[in-house]
Amino acid sequence: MASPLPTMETAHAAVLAIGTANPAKCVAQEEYVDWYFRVTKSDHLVDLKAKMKRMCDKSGIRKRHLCLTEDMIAAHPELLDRAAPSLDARLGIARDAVPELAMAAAARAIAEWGRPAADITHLVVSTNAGAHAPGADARLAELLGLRATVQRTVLYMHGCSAGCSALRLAKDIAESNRRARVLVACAEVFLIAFAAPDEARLDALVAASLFGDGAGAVIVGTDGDDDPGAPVEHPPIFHMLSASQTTIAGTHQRVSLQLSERGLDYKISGEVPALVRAGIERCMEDALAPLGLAGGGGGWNHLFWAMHPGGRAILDSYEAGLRLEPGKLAASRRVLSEYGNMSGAAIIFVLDELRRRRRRRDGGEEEEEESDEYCEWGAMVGVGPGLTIETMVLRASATGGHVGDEVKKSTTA
Ligand SMILES: CC(=O)CC(=O)SCCNC(=O)CCNC(=O)[C@H](O)C(C)(C)COP(=O)(O)OP(=O)(O)OC[C@H]1O[C@@H](n2cnc3c(N)ncnc32)[C@H](O)[C@@H]1OP(=O)(O)O
Repeated sequence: MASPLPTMETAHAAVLAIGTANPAKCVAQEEYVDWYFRVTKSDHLVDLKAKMKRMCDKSGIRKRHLCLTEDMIAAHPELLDRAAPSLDARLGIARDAVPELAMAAAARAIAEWGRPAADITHLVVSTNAGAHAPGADARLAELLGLRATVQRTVLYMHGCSAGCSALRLAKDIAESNRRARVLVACAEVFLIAFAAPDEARLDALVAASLFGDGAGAVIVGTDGDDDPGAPVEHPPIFHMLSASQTTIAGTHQRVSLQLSERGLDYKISGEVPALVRAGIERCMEDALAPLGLAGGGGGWNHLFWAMHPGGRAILDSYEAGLRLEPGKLAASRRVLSEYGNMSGAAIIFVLDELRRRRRRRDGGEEEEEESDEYCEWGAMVGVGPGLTIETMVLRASATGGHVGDEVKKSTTA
């Protein structure tokens, strides 16, 4: 290691609690292609269906949850017709679905946090399924009974890196506002982009093969000097050391999102896995070298990794580009397997999965093959439109944010 590890003298923001939620409807991957072609009335596209089956077979996804129902499609046939305007219908469904899903995740995060919802000072909401004002942030604040003075920010259309962007923003807010407690809620519903399969749009078929719905919520605050008067709350789970964003030059058309009267159009180039593989090490060098945590010739196995599960090929690219040992991305692969790519929300599921594995280890229930993921230092990574790579250096708390059911007094900076 090039220089000493950073000290924790500065009051860094920390993840204090995590909650996740998914819609009740769950589709197994082996049934998904049949379901998708049936509900979109596309069974006659035999070759395209076979291609999607090949994509799904190699996706590493076991099942996914979806808000979209056949009743919704029956009520809005324009969702299947690329020639018909459907944005109003999509936004109309998302107007309720996004805040409700976000609320389910946020309620779990707040319950774990242990303080009343009224103690939340800031709210950051991200979704790719919204173009409303007042939007999902205002509705979520209402549903949770947050104070009228809560400072709200909504991030629309940050793609798959939306969760990382929201956490970066929450870190900045927490570190510059004494006693701030920031609720981050990321909720995604693929119905904003759902469309019938089209031979001319194979990247849309890739998106339909991978995406699922879910919401993740996190409470962020700083953990500073002891203050006997501070409210009791859940101890830090991950300290947030530094955050960075890099746009890879010349890649701005490789992943893009376009809102039109047909809904949200994802463009995902087949070059994305190779671009990620080529660019990730330099990006991590830049993020980690200032903290003395850079890798070197032996790779990056001295860290734990919270990678956004954008697709199996993306996770393979991270693994190859950083020369990671098998098992280092087990948390991301599990989230991909159980939920698909939940776009911005997925990274919060990965943080939750990582801390769950650490708890099991602390409780004596060793994971089968993944003992090396219990490093103290790690990084969160997400790729979004741009091509933009968001990173955050994390330090897992010594207790994994869990000392039995104990809570401790945690103060702000
Ligand atoms: C939205 C955001 O902001 C950020 C994001 O996260 S974007 C989403 C990021 N995800 C991706 O880029 C997709 C990652 N891709 C994958 O995980 C894999 O390619 C996959 C699971 C889709 C397929 O697995 P694979 O190992 O590549 O299998 P492979 O046999 O090569 O491909 C299967 C078929 O899919 C096709 N395919 C794969 N990627 C494709 C792409 N991007 N566009 C069109 N077709 C594609 C292949 O051509 C192949 O077709 P045939 O069987 O007819 O030859």
